[in-house]
Amino acid sequence: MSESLVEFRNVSKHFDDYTAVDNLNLSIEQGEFIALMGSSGCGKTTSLRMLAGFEEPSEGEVLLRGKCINHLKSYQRNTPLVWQTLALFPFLSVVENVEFGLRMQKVAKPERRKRALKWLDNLAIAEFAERRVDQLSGGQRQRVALARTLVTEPEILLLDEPLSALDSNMVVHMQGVLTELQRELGITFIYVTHSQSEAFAMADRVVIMNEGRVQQIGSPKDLYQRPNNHFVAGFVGKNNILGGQYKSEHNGIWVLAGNDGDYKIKASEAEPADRSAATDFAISADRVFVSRTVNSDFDNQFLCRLKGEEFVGSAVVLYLETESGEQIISLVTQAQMEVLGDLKKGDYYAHWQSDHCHIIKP
Ligand SMILES: Nc1ncnc2c1ncn2[C@@H]1O[C@H](COP(=O)(O)OP(=O)(O)OP(=O)(O)O)[C@@H](O)[C@H]1O
Repeated sequence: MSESLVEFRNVSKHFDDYTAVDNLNLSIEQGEFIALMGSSGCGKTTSLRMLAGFEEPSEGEVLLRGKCINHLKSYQRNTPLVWQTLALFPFLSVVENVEFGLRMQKVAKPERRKRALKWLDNLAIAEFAERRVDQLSGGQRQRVALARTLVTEPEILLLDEPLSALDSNMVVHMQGVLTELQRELGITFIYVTHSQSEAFAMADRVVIMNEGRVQQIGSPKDLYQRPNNHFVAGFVGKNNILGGQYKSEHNGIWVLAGNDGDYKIKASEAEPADRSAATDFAISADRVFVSRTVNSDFDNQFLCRLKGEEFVGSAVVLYLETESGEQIISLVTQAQMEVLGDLKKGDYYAHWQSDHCHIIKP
């Protein structure tokens, strides 16, 4: 088996009696774009710092091309690992800041100026080339810092919330720029963010962490369609989590006794070993449809009442309640809303297909 570029093998990090990272196992391949995602304090930055050599693991091994680098200092890892930092030299101009890494690599002046200007152009900040960095906004500085790192074309780039100071339009622009660059240059990106939209828009694989532990690793599509536990189902997208007691199986469809009647779900590879225990499943809000009448095309349908609506751009989130008081959310487009009419009047049905339900671990 070929070895991974980077591997965390049973890595934990304790600060006194607090466990910041708990038994992290992750292999990263050459050229991958990996995002570590999770809420504040879940151990993302600590994991990145262990890879960069700023923290030593308490247990386990960090490997670079199969060799343990636990005891290598950060400066000994600097090639090929580069940590993107926001710190810029205030006494240098923007272009001089971007040239700095190349100067350290002894690249001749005309060549380094040419490369620096190209990166300023790539990041849409060429017009500020001669300005001092203290004359820039926070977002402009963040782009200079990125240009300064990318100009050296490192093999592995470690990025910790690199777009956090940008406004939402610029974040979308920069996501496009970063993904394109990453594919073009084949740099391995390890990217820390708490933002689901950033992680899902750019990464090949996303590592979802909570309280120091990996919850799930997968492509954005996998995580979205097949969350494997309650935490991921609650964290990614908009999921309904429902459950019931196993009753029977017919042609790969399980019947669960729920509070409002039977749920039908497609049994998947994630089938729990114990059928006698209650089974929970996730159904994404955009797979829950709403109509005035029963629709026999769907194998799950429940009578509902509207409890609230939330407008999110061109879509509407409907907060529904079944007869037993079960909460269900449905994401519908404005166009579908127009067909449905005034939902405050009368009853209607929420329905979904068994094969869009995904069993989640207890
Ligand atoms: N040097 C340290 N000493 C003690 N505790 C630490 C230290 N560094 C981090 N921690 C703790 O470890 C936990 C994980 O921190 P980490 O910075 O990895 O989180 P994070 O997921 O990157 O969060 P954020 O998104 O807020 O940056 C936090 O509870 C933090 O307070």
